[in-house]
Amino acid sequence: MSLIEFHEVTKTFTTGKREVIALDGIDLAIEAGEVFGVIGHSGAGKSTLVRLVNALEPVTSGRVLVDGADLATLPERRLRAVRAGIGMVFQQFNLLRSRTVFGNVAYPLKIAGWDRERRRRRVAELLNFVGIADKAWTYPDQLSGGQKQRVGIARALGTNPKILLADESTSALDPETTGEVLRLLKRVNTELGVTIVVITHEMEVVREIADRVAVLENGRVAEVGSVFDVFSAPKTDTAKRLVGTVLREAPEGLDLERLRARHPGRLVTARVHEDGRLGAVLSGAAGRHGVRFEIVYGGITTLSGRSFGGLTLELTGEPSDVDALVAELRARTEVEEVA
Ligand SMILES: Nc1ncnc2c1ncn2[C@@H]1O[C@H](COP(=O)(O)OP(=O)(O)OP(=O)(O)O)[C@@H](O)[C@H]1O
Repeated sequence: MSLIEFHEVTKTFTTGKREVIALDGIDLAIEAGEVFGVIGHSGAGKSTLVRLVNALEPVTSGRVLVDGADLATLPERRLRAVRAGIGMVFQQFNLLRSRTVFGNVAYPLKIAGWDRERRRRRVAELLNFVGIADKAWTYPDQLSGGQKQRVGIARALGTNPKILLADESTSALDPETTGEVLRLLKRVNTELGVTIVVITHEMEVVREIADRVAVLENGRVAEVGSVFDVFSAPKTDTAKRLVGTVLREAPEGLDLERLRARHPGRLVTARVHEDGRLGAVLSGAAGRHGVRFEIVYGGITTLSGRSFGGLTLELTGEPSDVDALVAELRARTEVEEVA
């Protein structure tokens, strides 16, 4: 049994005479302890998917199970218990302006009936964990975006939820602050064991913290798999368009024209893999075949701790020697001619 399961879930909204199919037959399983990313273009159904997990919306058909319980069949009392086990973090932080940081984090605990002393201890613990203990008596308006989101995360963790739903939780932040908040979310996952579902249109977010990812397109799951597999070898056009922005492996358009103008030799793009040892193979083989090479485009990054990327090389030498070198490279990795 997975922690969150979608079985043939459909969700439609009717506004006037128009019917919008927001989710169209979703099958998905999210495991306890993982960080699961959901990506897709605007309107793909990401937010709707999240709203079904904490039963803010009912399904139109199909079943959503959280910890084995079918949300549609639960009586209100048990539904409240399921919701209490799910924290939410929002893009716009949704803090109460009239309350201090302490007051914001304490608020859900008060609603849950915790007494004053227990609230005080828990809030102190949470503010320490997210690194803003010194801001306890500050009001949200005096905080930076990153600090506000730390408060949002502390508030969401108050009652020790098993699941944290983060809907565009870093989309209002600059890149540096995004990194800090992502590292905090990762700690929430690894140190507290909270399962996190991250909804985002920012591929970097998924690349940095998710273990697995689902690509949504028009309310359907276009692709699902480990972040490494989906990002390094996307199968569907939607996934290719989305993750292609993370690392441009091969030159295109104007970049390509400019490269061509400067580099008359044969251009090939070689994929970099964890175990391909491209650099070592290239320098050894080029020497043996008497071919000169220059790296003219590309980049290497890591995905889930594994190297991945592509390098475009200009190869110059006798055509038969260059052929022999390319053949040797092909035995180790994928090599494409640059048109
Ligand atoms: N309450 C609602 N009433 C009517 N239509 C809705 C409602 N909520 C969502 N929709 C529609 O359902 C579809 C999916 O919306 P959803 O917000 O889930 O997409 P999204 O992937 O989260 O998009 P975004 O990234 O823009 O937030 C869209 O066509 C949207 O207009």
